[in-house]
Amino acid sequence: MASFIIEGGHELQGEITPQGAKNEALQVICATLLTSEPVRIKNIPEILDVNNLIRLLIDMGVKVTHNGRGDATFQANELNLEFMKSDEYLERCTRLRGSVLMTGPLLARYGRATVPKPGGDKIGRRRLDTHFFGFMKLGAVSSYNPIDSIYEIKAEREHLKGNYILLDEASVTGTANIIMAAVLAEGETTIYNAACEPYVQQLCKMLVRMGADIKGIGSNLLTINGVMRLGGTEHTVLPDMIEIGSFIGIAAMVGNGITIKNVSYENLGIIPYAFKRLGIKMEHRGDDIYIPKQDEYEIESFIDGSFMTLADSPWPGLTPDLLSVLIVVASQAKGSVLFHQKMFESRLFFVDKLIDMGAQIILCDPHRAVVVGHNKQLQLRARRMVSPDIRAGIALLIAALSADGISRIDNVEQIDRGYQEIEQRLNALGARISRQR
Ligand SMILES: CC(=O)N[C@H]1[C@@H](OP(=O)(O)OP(=O)(O)OC[C@H]2O[C@@H](n3ccc(=O)[nH]c3=O)[C@H](O)[C@@H]2O)O[C@H](CO)[C@@H](O)[C@@H]1O
Ligand SMILES: C=C(OP(=O)(O)O)C(=O)O
Repeated sequence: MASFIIEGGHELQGEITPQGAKNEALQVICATLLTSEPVRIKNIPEILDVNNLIRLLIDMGVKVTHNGRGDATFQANELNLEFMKSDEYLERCTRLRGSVLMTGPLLARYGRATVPKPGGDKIGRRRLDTHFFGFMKLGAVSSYNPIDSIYEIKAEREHLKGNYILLDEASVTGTANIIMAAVLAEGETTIYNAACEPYVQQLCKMLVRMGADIKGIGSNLLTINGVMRLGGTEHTVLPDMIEIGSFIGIAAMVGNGITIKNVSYENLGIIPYAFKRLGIKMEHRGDDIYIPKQDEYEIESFIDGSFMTLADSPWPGLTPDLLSVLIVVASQAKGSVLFHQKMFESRLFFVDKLIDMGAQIILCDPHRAVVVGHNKQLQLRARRMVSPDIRAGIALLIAALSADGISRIDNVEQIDRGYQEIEQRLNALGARISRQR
């Protein structure tokens, strides 16, 4: 287990470029299983989850050629499906959430898949019903073994068959999985209440370049006409919007002028607005965001003067993955705000650690926390902490950067799951973070 030792209280300044998006990379890399032809993907983040997924594909027989940093070609022309029965496969799938995204492509192309309960953040119940409901509508049957937590799924006929699918919730990985199954199904599939975030749009655009017929991209109503086969393509992953949000948070808390380069602003949706509601000033320059030093920032109230609430919701609403960062930023704002984490039931527990550092937060219940900002009048205290999940981990790192003294964060592998060489990149801006193994 590795740790970060953070000497807090130093200002950060300069330019930083976001990595490729973790959650898009996991989808598009799995989509390479849909064709026997080469698919080249650029701007792949070199983070633990993505590296683990690529290793899984290699062990399954996918040929992966590295063309340079973050640039690889995948060719799934000879797969060893027996590997799916090995203990090694089962164990390795449980290390990341993204492993579940292999199900749709394997089902579409080979008519079967074995899916151990995937890993990922332990942030509440993370059911897969939406995925399996969709697969069943396309003509697959599934079984679940609760002892080993393994799902088996297979197509009832040689090909899946298109259908009308109304999702019970706009699940991100669920939508991606069903799309990847439907593109090779016979006939028309309609997915209503589909997740429509930029990463799902990117997946659809890549599939269209591979020969798929998908209409409604960017909306919650997708119409897919199945094709017999897909071919190769090239694809570039978007910058990671959660990392961009995390950098905005860092700039607000400890920045002395930070430029976040090439953010793909049109794909950030409501994220900059959420920070602006906390009073953070930023300038949109070309495709960069510049965040000047904030001596203070004041939380807005609603138009009628009532108390600010920030809540997550499916895209184009506010992503749940940024609430932890927004909470830590609010702890140093002027004013108060209620955070409502609607999607996950265990994601707010990390606020205990912020409270221990001196933040004024009332955890009302597992879903809601009220933050009463210090207005930068009271510096957080350095502490020893453990990173419970990726986003709580980065929020604690931001808190530690602003704290008085030396903090230690254990289990930073959680942060490594989603942030590439984070200590080197922040140290280049003036942070003092060292890694201990
Ligand atoms: C690998 C990956 O891409 N992971 C992301 C993906 O996870 P993932 O695809 O696993 O998350 P889902 O979209 O399935 O659902 C997330 C949670 O939100 C709840 N829910 C979802 C939709 C809805 O309309 N109402 C609702 O309450 C679900 O019950 C679940 O508890 O999307 C999540 C939601 O943006 C992000 O936190 C994860 O980072
Ligand atoms: C919850 C997250 O990731 P995962 O779904 O991979 O656990 C996240 O990226 O914030």
